Amino acid sequence: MKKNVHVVGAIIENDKHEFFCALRNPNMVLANYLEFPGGKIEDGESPEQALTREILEEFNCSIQVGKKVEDTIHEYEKFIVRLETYKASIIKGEPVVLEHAEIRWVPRNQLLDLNFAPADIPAINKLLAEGK
Ligand SMILES: Nc1nc2c([nH]c(=O)n2[C@H]2C[C@H](O)[C@@H](COP(=O)(O)OP(=O)(O)OP(=O)(O)O)O2)c(=O)[nH]1
Repeated sequence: MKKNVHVVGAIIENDKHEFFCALRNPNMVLANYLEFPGGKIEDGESPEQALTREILEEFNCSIQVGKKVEDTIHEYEKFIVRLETYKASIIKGEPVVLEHAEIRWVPRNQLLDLNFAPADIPAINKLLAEGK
């Protein structure tokens, strides 16, 4: 049976209307895909707590979590992910690359052209619809 993972991702927009995207490392699962920063929810955590912890651990900055954007289940070849995405804003610090290959700030109209993890596409479609 495929493993299930429950993951949260932050949708962070800067004042130039670009979105915070992180490029996964070649040695990570889903190597070289872009993703919204975040990670797995641990036992006993709320999605908001998990997201705040992950962004601090992986990018050394503090966020405030806002409204939920999307809640999707996507079946990959080896596992099934439930990805919940939330709007968020950085309230302390500047993101630093600690575990990813790089950080990119991407304008809304370029999101769909990039190599995003397939589970993220419904959230991206919501962002595109919002921008119309
Ligand atoms: N963070 C994040 N993960 C995503 C997205 N889309 C997507 O399919 N995923 C997948 C990639 C991974 O298989 C999984 C997240 O796991 P991870 O390994 O990055 O999370 P983690 O930081 O908790 O990792 P670990 O401690 O278990 O190593 O969800 C997304 O937008 N953001």
